[in-house]
Amino acid sequence: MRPDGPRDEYAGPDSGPEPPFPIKLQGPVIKGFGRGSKELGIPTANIPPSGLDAYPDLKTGIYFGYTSLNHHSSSSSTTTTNPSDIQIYPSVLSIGYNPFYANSTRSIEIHVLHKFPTDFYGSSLNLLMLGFIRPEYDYVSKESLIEDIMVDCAVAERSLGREGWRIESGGNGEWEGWLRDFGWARGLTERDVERVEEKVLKVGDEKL
Ligand SMILES: Cc1cc2nc3c(=O)[nH]c(=O)nc-3n(C[C@H](O)[C@H](O)[C@H](O)COP(=O)(O)O)c2cc1C
Ligand SMILES: Nc1ncnc2c1ncn2[C@@H]1O[C@H](COP(=O)(O)OP(=O)(O)O)[C@@H](O)[C@H]1O
Ligand SMILES: [Mg+2]
Repeated sequence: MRPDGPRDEYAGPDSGPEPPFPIKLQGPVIKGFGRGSKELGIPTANIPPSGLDAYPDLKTGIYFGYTSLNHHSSSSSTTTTNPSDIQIYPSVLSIGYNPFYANSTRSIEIHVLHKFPTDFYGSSLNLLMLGFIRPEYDYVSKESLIEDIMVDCAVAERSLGREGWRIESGGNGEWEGWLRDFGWARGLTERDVERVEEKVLKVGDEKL
């Protein structure tokens, strides 16, 4: 259960991210349980948890960083957008089992700090994780979970506004270069994304 008491205003050291950050994850936006927007009013773009295989020691919890998205219009395959047209957004995310909902599988759920006019399932997503905010907790009510997520959003915005955390200053352009590169998604089709969704669901069934 969430401990009582006030929350820190910032996460991570003032000087900038420290190892093991930045941690880089990428994948297509896949379907989750549909609770983010419907139950909490906080949509989360879920990506396949398989990217975590490269970080076996990463603990579950709430993290923050930057997200970039490559929306695409073609129905058969993703088109690669000009890197300078790709938008980069501050983000907050949860990695784990959502103790409030007692999920049986680990998920990566990213709330992008930007208002989008539509859903973007199937879009390609790059996630640059820069810091850890807190562990995942169970809550006495849905309202208290929502309240804590709102604090996470404020902590992320504030923390990323510091000099060593701004996208322009990061890694001498390396962060931004990586975020704008969607080469990994070239040729990925809708069918490929469906296969990934099926696999994520199947692994869940096996664990039940
Ligand atoms: C910033 C952030 C913090 C979260 N913290 C918690 C948490 O402490 N405990 C928890 O059970 N779920 C937490 N969640 C996960 C929400 O419960 C989750 O996004 C919701 O169940 C939607 O899941 P869905 O994408 O499968 O619909 C958090 C989500 C976000 C974006
Ligand atoms: N600001 C945002 N951050 C993340 N996802 C968003 C945002 N605005 C719209 N979305 C869309 O909302 C979708 C659904 O979120 P959610 O309710 O969590 O359902 P699901 O359980 O399928 O992930 C995301 O996959 C994404 O396409
Ligand atoms: Mg979601």
